[in-house]
Amino acid sequence: MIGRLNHVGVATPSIEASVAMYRDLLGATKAHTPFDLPAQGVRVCFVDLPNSQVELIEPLGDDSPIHGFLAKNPRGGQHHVCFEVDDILAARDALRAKGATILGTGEPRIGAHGTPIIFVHPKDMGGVLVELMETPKGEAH
Ligand SMILES: CC[C@H](C(=O)O)C(=O)SCCNC(=O)CCNC(=O)[C@H](O)C(C)(C)COP(=O)(O)OP(=O)(O)OC[C@H]1O[C@@H](n2cnc3c(N)ncnc32)[C@H](O)[C@@H]1OP(=O)(O)O
Ligand SMILES: [Co+2]
Repeated sequence: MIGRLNHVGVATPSIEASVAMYRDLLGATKAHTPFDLPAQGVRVCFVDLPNSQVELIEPLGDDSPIHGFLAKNPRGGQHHVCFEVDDILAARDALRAKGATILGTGEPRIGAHGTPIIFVHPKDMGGVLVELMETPKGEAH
């Protein structure tokens, strides 16, 4: 089931400040243009790495799912990890069959890369919020 690490999600109060920090401290110069995902309650900015990405996420709207996280971690922090899977529905059903809780309605939603995603509750993943993302067609790894 589990595929590539697609990205590490980092919640931040300021994408602009975080892009500068990754650039100035770590030399991460390939930051994409930030964009809003209103349906997911976040503003997103991908920073390219040689073998993956950092996904910087800022709250968007009053109902953003990361308000609670930033209230506990005002300077931001590592929020989730995203792994790719070939078939998001098969992955969801397999996880449910093993007793894991899929967040929200359990129906995949379209994520920041334009493909279906789900989230597994941290309580089922050793305290780590895990996002699963269906590998974009034609990109099987
Ligand atoms: C989708 C666009 C983009 C993409 O890649 O495509 C993104 O990844 S956007 C990412 C933002 N969206 C989400 O995170 C959606 C799924 N997340 C949620 O539904 C919530 O954040 C949830 C349920 C994980 C936590 O909600 P909330 O913080 O409001 O609830 P609690 O404070 O009650 O937390 C419950 C329990 O979970 C622990 N927790 C919360 N956040 C995290 C986290 N990021 N990593 C690990 N654990 C987390 C929290 O400590 C509580 O634990 P407990 O032992 O009960 O105290
Ligand atoms: Co993500």
